[in-house]
Amino acid sequence: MVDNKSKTGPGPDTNAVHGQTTEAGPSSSATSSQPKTPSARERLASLASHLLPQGNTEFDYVIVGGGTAGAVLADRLTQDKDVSVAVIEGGPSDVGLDRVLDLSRWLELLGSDLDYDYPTTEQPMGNSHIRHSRAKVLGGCSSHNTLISFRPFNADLDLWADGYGCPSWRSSAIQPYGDRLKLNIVPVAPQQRNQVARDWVQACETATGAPMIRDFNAQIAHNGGFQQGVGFFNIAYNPYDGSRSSASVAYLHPIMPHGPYRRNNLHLFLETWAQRLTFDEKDPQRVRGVAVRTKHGLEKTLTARREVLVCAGAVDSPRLLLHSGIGPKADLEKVGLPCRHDLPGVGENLHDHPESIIIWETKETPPETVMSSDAGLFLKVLPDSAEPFPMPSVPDLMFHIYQIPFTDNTNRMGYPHPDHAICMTPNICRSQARGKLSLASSDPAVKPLLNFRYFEDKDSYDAKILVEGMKWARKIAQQSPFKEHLVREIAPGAHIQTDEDLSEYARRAAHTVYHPAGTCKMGTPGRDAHVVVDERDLRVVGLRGIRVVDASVMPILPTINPMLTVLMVAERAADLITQDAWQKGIRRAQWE
Ligand SMILES: Cc1cc2nc3c(=O)[nH]c(=O)nc-3n(C[C@H](O)[C@H](O)[C@H](O)COP(=O)(O)OP(=O)(O)OC[C@H]3O[C@@H](n4cnc5c(N)ncnc54)[C@H](O)[C@@H]3O)c2cc1C
Repeated sequence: MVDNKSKTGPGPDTNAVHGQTTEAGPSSSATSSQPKTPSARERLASLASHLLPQGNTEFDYVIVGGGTAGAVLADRLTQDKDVSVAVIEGGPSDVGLDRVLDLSRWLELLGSDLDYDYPTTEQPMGNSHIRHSRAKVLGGCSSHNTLISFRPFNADLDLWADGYGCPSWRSSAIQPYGDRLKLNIVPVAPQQRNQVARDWVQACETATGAPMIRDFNAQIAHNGGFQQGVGFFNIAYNPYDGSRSSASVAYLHPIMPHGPYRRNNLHLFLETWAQRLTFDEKDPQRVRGVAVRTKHGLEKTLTARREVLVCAGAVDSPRLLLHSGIGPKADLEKVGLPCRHDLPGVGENLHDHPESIIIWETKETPPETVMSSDAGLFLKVLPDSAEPFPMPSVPDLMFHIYQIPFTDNTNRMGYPHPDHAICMTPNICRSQARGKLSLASSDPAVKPLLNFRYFEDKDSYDAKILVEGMKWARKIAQQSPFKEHLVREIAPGAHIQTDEDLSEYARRAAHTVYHPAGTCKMGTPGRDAHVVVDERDLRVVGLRGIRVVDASVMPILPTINPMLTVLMVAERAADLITQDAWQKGIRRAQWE
């Protein structure tokens, strides 16, 4: 049993440090095109600003979470210099943090001081030891992750539209937002493609018949997707120095105090934790602001003249709503929180891309790589009828290949840790398991309970996909010249052969691709009792002055790694919010 209640985790006591702001003060260099080294005076000003400003606590928009989605909104909304935006971010700035900015060091961040590190509850059918890494730093998980960058398939967005009651998210409307993204997204540079991965790609092609794809995103942009394919990933990075092109680097750095295009209307409250939302004194349905706590325990309320935009991610967005009394009434009362707005869907629909692992010892580890997981394979292994919404011509199984030993789960099961290894990690593109996030306590510092119900889906679809994946992995391992790199299969080992045994191993050794989503699901209000935000505008159903914009709004994860989809959701949200403001301006309507 995993202890979920013992640690206070990401709340104020352990995480928020200075309650500092990095406020963009008045500057003469707002339009300079050259980045400049901060002067001693600027460094002093920056230090002095490491306190919450006493006077300035009212802004047009207050964004909770300067992560992947929050960075996009902060940039897009401050393009209008007359609009003021506050960003409340639990972690520190990533500027100058080499361990964050150097993509190859991503593994150092897992479980570090920059990780909220959420455990799961006991998983009777799966692995109860999975830790969900969530980044506590500007840029959020895009400052933490491997930056594998896939646009969503057309079929993924059309499934949101036709299967999940989100007609305004059809691919024809949403794909153009992929062209706007500011990240530097390129296929892995040839000089960083190591020989094991090159031979693996070739082995996959030979063993499975999946065609080699040279640029996955070009294929998606031109053809809407593909059914099978193998190749090196598109990654958001600078191939010349291996540095990240995260949401923070691409959207925030240029407009931050020391960036070339600093914006005085952007106010960053770093290492500051959003405790709960506050409501209008006269109007209980109108969210007014956010009560925050700094690392040093300073408490303040930031007020939004227009709207609060919750971008705290799939774990912390529903968590914040629940601590504000927005959620399933019975659950709130169970932990002693008064229910302000009964919304049964908050925290429901928790899901992920679960994966398993098959490990081979190798003779050596070639050094060339971007971040040790540079290539992938997509296959279609089960009939369309296996899914509730059939997805013809879309893969249902994805593999990453790790060119390093990734043995956290297999060590615990007693398998050895080789010095050199490759790991194939089959994952489920559209998992059918649905879990729930709930509160363990009314104390906002206590980590929430994450019950993914891994492998509890009724037809064992998820386990069947992984069994197929393990079998394909072994066929791939038999192909020359790839097989010449291998010494022996470490896990699960040659004695595990039947579907039953493969399933048992795959579930016990299961891990996550770190893609939790869906906990503030969007949809058509009234059509589904678990809809949390209205698909038309991302507003929280039944409330005013609040929208949710991040991975939590996805009704179902896209087939592929979701970061670009999150960024596209945020780009569209920025359009919705600004259009709404313009219309109000034209009608001279008040922000009630
Ligand atoms: C290790 C890892 C590897 C991954 N690899 C990939 C990959 O290669 N490709 C891919 O597509 N996806 C990948 N993902 C998933 C992807 O990064 C996420 O789905 C996506 O970044 C989520 O964006 P978000 O805006 O929803 O949340 P986040 O980016 O997590 O942003 C949430 C932000 O809110 C802040 N916050 C939360 N609560 C509060 C609060 N109460 N007060 C103040 N601030 C708060 C957090 O500090 C954080 O900065 C990976 C994720 C991880 C963790």
